[in-house]
Amino acid sequence: MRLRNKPWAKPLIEENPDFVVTEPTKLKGKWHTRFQNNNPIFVEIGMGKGRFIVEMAKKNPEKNYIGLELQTVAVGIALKKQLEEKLPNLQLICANGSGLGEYFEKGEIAGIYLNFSDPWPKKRQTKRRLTYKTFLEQYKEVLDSNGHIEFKTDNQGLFEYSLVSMNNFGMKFDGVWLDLHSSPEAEDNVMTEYEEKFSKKGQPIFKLEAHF
Ligand SMILES: C[S@@+](CC[C@H](N)C(=O)[O-])C[C@H]1O[C@@H](n2cnc3c(N)ncnc32)[C@H](O)[C@@H]1O
Repeated sequence: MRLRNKPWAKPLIEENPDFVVTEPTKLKGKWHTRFQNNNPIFVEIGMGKGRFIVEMAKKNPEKNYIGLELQTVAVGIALKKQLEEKLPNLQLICANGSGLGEYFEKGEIAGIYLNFSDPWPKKRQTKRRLTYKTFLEQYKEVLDSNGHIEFKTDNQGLFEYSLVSMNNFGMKFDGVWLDLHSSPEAEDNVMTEYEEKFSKKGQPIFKLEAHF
């Protein structure tokens, strides 16, 4: 997803350091202090415009949430949502998910969400997929002993690739859904922007939950 430049996004981020972290390495091991509580921390990598992470933070005030996103414009759009809500249990990070191990201490995170991650379909792009083994290595490092990953996508190729990649890594599956919206879990499901767009087109939504 490439978003058109929004000149207001960068200044808005710079004006709101209480909500957006641009140098997450400085908070490694200090995220609970930042939230001023010891509640579990859940991270969405590639949050896009932030609908999912904002809704999750609203729905579960007893949990902390971090939305991480590479694109400044997308972070700016998510920040606008957060500025309307001012949720104390939500922080945003503008950075690349490939540096996760530098942003979080071992075991600092309770869960990771990967929602509608870019599929990078060409073979030479495999290493960019958020379920490639180098990403899994970092997830394993930062997740606590009960930590888990939840992954949703409309892309069957990426879903199948991710099942194989996680299985080869020795991960255990807690649930696999081939049509999430037709399952009982749909009731508690919080939709992302992409999820709404693709499900409206009639595409099934795939989901998996797994742990190391
Ligand atoms: C297809 S969009 C999905 C956005 C949102 N999760 C949703 O479901 O509506 C994928 C997002 O992941 C972001 N992204 C891709 N690779 C990333 C990485 N390595 N680190 C952080 N964000 C990444 C992209 O910039 C894009 O905003």
